[in-house]
Amino acid sequence: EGTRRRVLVFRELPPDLLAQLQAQHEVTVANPRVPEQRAAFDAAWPDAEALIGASVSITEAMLDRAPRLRVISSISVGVDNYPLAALRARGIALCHTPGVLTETTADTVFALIMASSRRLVELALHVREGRWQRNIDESLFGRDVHGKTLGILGFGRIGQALARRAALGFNMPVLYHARRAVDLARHAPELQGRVAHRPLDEVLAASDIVAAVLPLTPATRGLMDAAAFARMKPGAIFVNGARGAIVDEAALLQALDHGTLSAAGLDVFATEPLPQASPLRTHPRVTALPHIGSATHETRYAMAALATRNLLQALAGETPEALYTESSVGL
Ligand SMILES: O=C(O)C(=O)[C@@H](O)[C@H](O)[C@H](O)CO
Repeated sequence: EGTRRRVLVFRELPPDLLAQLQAQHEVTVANPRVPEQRAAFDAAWPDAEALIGASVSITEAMLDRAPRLRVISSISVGVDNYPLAALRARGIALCHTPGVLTETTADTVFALIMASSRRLVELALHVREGRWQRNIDESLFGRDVHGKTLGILGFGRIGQALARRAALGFNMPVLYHARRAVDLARHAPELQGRVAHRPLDEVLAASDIVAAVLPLTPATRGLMDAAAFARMKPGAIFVNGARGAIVDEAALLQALDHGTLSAAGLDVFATEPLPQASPLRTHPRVTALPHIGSATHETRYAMAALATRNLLQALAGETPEALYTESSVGL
């Protein structure tokens, strides 16, 4: 019987996983984004030895108020909600959930490519709102996806899974931008000869569709700015399945209204939930989704299960299955 540690769960867990934690540790469940639970979160915070959850930005100032904190287990692959340098300085372990959401997130991004190219949401509303009175004409036509050149920003697990869908399923030439070329023979032999590593400018200029699936870091913040959009092909489509802060949203709107883009598919935004007043919410050529990248029953359970294992392993003094290290993020 190990030492019972104080665990703060800041996002709801499936009951069976919560029970696993409660069997071994003192568990408080409190989501600070739920107003009624805020006080309980603040009360539990100072004594917390371990955290498990997602979608809450943890700051260095908060760490100063949690002197006993030893491990954070994030129910996400992205770690941009955490002050990495401050965690390292305090020897606080950070775990995340890579791999288990790769295929689901690639599905979501490809769905956004399809929806924004073929105007699926707009045309589904056309029918639902009773406006389908006669055969549609070219004013409602979309653009083909098969055979078009896809530019992928970020070529880690999710980027490679997206490339498989595009190159093998839709006969799309794929170009990718990443910090370094991927050893395809080792990591993705099925993509050899079908994808090519290119500088960002070339990917932007040569692609009919550009999809962002890279982590938010100081190097990628604001990557898609006015200059980047201006380099894209006239009529191109931009899809973001990564993080909102990678995009300058004002520049994106400009590119949609006065520039190169014919449409955009967005699952992530600078502010989430997307503010009601945001022009991106109602823009006729934007397909906007509420950050559903990994939001399936199967994958969210798998993420919570991996995060629970990570936490129990860390608190037992073992090496967690998915400890976050600089090299664990995609390329
Ligand atoms: O894993 C990630 O990085 C995601 O973006 C999603 O899968 C998470 O659900 C989201 O981060 C939870 O807030």
